Amino acid sequence: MSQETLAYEDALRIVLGASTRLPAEDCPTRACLGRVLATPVISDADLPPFDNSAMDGFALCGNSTVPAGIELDIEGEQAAGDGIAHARNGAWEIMTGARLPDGLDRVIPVEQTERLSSKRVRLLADVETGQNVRNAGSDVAEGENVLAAGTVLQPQHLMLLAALGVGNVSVAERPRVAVLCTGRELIDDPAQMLAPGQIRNSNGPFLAARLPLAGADVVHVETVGDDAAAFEAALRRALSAGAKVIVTSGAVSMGRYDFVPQALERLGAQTLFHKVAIRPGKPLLFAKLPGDVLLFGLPGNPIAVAVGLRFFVEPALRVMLGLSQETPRRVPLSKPYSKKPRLRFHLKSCLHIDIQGRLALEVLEGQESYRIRPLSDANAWAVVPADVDALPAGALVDVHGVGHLEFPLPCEGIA
Ligand SMILES: Nc1nc2c(c(=O)[nH]1)N[C@H]1C(S)=C(S)[C@@H](COP(=O)(O)OP(=O)(O)OC[C@H]3O[C@@H](n4cnc5c(N)ncnc54)[C@H](O)[C@@H]3O)O[C@H]1N2
Ligand code: MOO
Repeated sequence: MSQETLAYEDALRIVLGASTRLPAEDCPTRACLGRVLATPVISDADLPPFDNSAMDGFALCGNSTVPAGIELDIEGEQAAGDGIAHARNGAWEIMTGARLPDGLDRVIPVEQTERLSSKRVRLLADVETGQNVRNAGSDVAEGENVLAAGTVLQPQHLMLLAALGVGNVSVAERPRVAVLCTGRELIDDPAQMLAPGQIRNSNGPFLAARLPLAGADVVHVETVGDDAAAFEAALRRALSAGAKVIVTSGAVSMGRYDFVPQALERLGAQTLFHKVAIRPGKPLLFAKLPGDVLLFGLPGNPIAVAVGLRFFVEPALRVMLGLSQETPRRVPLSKPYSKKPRLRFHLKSCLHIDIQGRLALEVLEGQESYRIRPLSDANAWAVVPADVDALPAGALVDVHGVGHLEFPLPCEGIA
């Protein structure tokens, strides 16, 4: 194990090197929301599947412009859902979405016509070839690569898959993750009164809520006191639940009850690093348990937990899900910012659109790692590297979304 405090970049390299891509599995399309595509989807159909009308009106044909004033016989009627029809020379009354009768190549909207009788219509406007026709394959052509591997499936992708009749997709398995919170001060039950010295467990619910948004399957959640034996027993339960990643909170710092490092040693774990040059979350520990299970020992302060999840656990999940690493966006600071050198800072921040319509990043007040209120106001993380100590207003900073699969929607209306 590395004894000295590691630079973030070196620690991340170790995490990424210890993470392996998970196999793919088949998933019914109706259940694949939020999953990551393991193989691309190639369309085996045209969309639309046939030439059809974009308007309620009359379908007709011609060699060039069909001029206003012309009168035509009405040969038939074609509604959405009707099958193949063969046209001769006249006009067909047609509805939006109806298959174009063979031989016809344009549609005039009903409001640009005058019905002379049940069998005769006059055109009130010129009609060009292809006008108001939605051609087969004009949206998606058969054989087209419509969704790339690595796409995180959203409702708009499900719309496309449904339209193409794709019933199953190949997706990355979801990493199985367990959450263990340590601390005898922690109370889980909101109905329980707090005794002096006790606090409510907020890291556990945060991790259990955020991990599924990060693509993981939370298989076990448990709170244990400051007792190494109870922690070891909880770890074993997490492993029997099939966890491949274990995220713990607390007990990794310098205190008398910070037992996680020793407990891991007893379990035969290999600690790959302990302490990273970051704020918050410096005492973060990363270990590998027998069976290649990854353990992230996140320092207990709530913002250290949020940063550990976002900047260590999530990059590992990306490898497991077959996603490439993120590139931060660069956004100008709305105000000057200064910090201590030598540590990389992760800052609760708000991405705004100013009144000129420009993006700007505000570093929120209250960056201490016990303050959870500003995190609930934040819609982004800003990262200031270890070697930078002061940035003027307007300087570009690296911005990350609150989760690796979510980029912030900027707030409105900030001057
Ligand atoms: N002498 C030193 N003391 C501390 C150092 C240090 O370098 N030298 N580092 C500080 C830093 S930075 C952090 S971060 C914390 C990390 O400590 P631990 O990982 O050992 O965490 P705990 O002591 O168990 O808890 C810290 C803090 O967080 C609260 N906590 C813990 N779990 C939860 C939870 N599930 N929900 C809400 N809040 C939680 C806990 O009550 C403590 O207040 O160490 C510093 N000390
Ligand atoms: O890392 Mo600690 O969270 O700075 O307080």
